[in-house]
Amino acid sequence: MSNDRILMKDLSEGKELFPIRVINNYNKYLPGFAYNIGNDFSESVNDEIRKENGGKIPVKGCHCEFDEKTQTWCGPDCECESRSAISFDPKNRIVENPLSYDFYEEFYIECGLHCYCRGKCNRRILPGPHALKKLHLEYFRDKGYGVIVDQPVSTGMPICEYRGLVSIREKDMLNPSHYQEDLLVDNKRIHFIIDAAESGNVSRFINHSCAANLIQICVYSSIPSLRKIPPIPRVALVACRDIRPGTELTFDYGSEYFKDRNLRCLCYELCCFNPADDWALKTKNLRETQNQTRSNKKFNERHFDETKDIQNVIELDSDDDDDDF
Ligand SMILES: C[S@@+](CC[C@H](N)C(=O)[O-])C[C@H]1O[C@@H](n2cnc3c(N)ncnc32)[C@H](O)[C@@H]1O
Repeated sequence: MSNDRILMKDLSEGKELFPIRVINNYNKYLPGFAYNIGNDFSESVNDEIRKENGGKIPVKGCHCEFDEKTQTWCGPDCECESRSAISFDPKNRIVENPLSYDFYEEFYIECGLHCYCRGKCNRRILPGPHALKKLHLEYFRDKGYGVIVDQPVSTGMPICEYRGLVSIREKDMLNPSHYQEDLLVDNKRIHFIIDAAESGNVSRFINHSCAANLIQICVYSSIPSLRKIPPIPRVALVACRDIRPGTELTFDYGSEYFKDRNLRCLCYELCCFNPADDWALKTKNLRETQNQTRSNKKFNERHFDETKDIQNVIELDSDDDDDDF
């Protein structure tokens, strides 16, 4: 029986498929924010859409027909697939070379209801309105809350979407929030922000690491067209390593994050780019890291059925997820 102090049985208060426990063995601090399984849109985003598109959100999909021979929808010629920077196979959950994907330059286009396939091809990377199956929040003395995964996750698995208030960044915006994702899209013409300070989901608690186990993928639910503003980007968090239960989930906030907020990074990885003063004392050694990677892979191979469960949640979600732009 664990002695962990549970401050909340479910952070999402029933909004996610599975409860997210909040564990804090140090104090009684509870985060104040609205748990939201969708995105909110600021006036700046609505204005931009109104200005350029007469109030309509532009959506353009693929023209793939069902292939009777292979019993599949979208193949390599799918327009959504061929305009995407990475390939995602919904069955094998493979994102090719996940570590070489550039979040600030590249994107992935999901198929959806506006495509001929109506999204039946399952080329989906955003895990619907619900988060991954087994997660909990845990308080760390130095970094505040973080997210721990309670089941095995294999490389390429989408975990959750970074949700929050979507707006367009003003040029001279000061004091960026600690929960802000920056997306520079359409050749850096538009600078979108997703800010989870006031409302968001479990992903707002995922801490940074310079050797992260998740990558962010910029996802469009429509093919961008040259004349109109780009589709509003969304952010999928996808595993870029095999992850064992009990591990903290992390992604790379980008080199500007710590500089802009005058913070030091406390990941204590060998490759840390903004190390704290006690880095040399606490840093992880290379052999430890390599052994960990190998043992995670072996562990996940032994527990493959459990890792598959996560994909089932994604497929179940995508049946009723049509917030489609
Ligand atoms: C998006 S929030 C993550 C959740 C946060 N720990 C909480 O309790 O709400 C980002 C903030 O967490 C802390 N943080 C996350 N990763 C960190 C790291 N590697 N080093 C130091 N602080 C970190 C910083 O205060 C940062 O501004």
